[in-house]
Amino acid sequence: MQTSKDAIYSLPQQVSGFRFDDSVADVFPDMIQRSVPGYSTIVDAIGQLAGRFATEGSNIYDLGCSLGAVSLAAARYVEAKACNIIAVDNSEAMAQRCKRHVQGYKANTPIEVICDDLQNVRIERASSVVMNFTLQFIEPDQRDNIIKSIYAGLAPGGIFILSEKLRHDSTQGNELLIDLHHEFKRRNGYSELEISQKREAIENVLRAETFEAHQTRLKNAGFDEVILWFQCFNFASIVAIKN
Ligand SMILES: C[S@@+](CC[C@H](N)C(=O)[O-])C[C@H]1O[C@@H](n2cnc3c(N)ncnc32)[C@H](O)[C@@H]1O
Ligand SMILES: O=C(O)C(=O)C[C@]1(C(=O)O)C=C[C@@H](O)C=C1
Repeated sequence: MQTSKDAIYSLPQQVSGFRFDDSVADVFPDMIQRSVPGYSTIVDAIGQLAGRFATEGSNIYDLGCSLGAVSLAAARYVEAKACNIIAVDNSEAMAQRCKRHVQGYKANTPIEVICDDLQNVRIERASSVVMNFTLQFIEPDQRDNIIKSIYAGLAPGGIFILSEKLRHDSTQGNELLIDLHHEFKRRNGYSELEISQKREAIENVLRAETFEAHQTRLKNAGFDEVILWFQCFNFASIVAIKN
């Protein structure tokens, strides 16, 4: 895929709330790579997990798929027969580009791209459901119901992979992790202005919770195992298993 450099916050501006619009979709691969520590490692490992847990005839859901990185990783690893990958995003800008992006990809497992709110998509016969940095953008009071319907739609033995930016439960710990993340962004070429304007843009849009809050929600929904399999600074990925 052609990737342009993210310079959205490089000039001083009246910062408005972050949206997944055309300007973000155009630079998204560069933005997420330079903003999320371990992004490529996480995406590839999610593909491996989807492959490992896939069963014949099952569905794999990529909720908040953006340009389809997770769906494409899953398609590379899934060997079970007659599986379907369902990629969902409610941003027109993302879903349109995602459709074009997956079209050229020839794999045994087809990828269907749906432009809709993920809450309108019924989860059924799922071996894996993935939310890779998506739940954090959804209203906190809607999160319990989303996780419950994912649990209900997973087949026994299925997994839910949840990657999120985390808030640490102490002020000191939280500030340290935020500082380390900002240093990561600086090292990836973002200026102080870009870092502070982006922080302002996502402030009321990305509502991070603690690991404990996610763990409690997953356990309450019925998941038997909740495993933190990746963390770098304030970015983490969890795999929850339904036995
Ligand atoms: C940080 S991006 C996800 C990155 C992507 N999963 C990846 O691995 O490259 C978050 C995505 O979630 C989508 N999103 C946010 N709320 C959504 C909702 N309610 N329904 C569907 N998609 C949603 C956004 O449009 C955006 O593309
Ligand atoms: O850029 C940041 O500071 C972030 O929090 C990273 C983050 C994310 O976690 O989704 C925020 C918005 C963009 O989608 C890309 C990355």
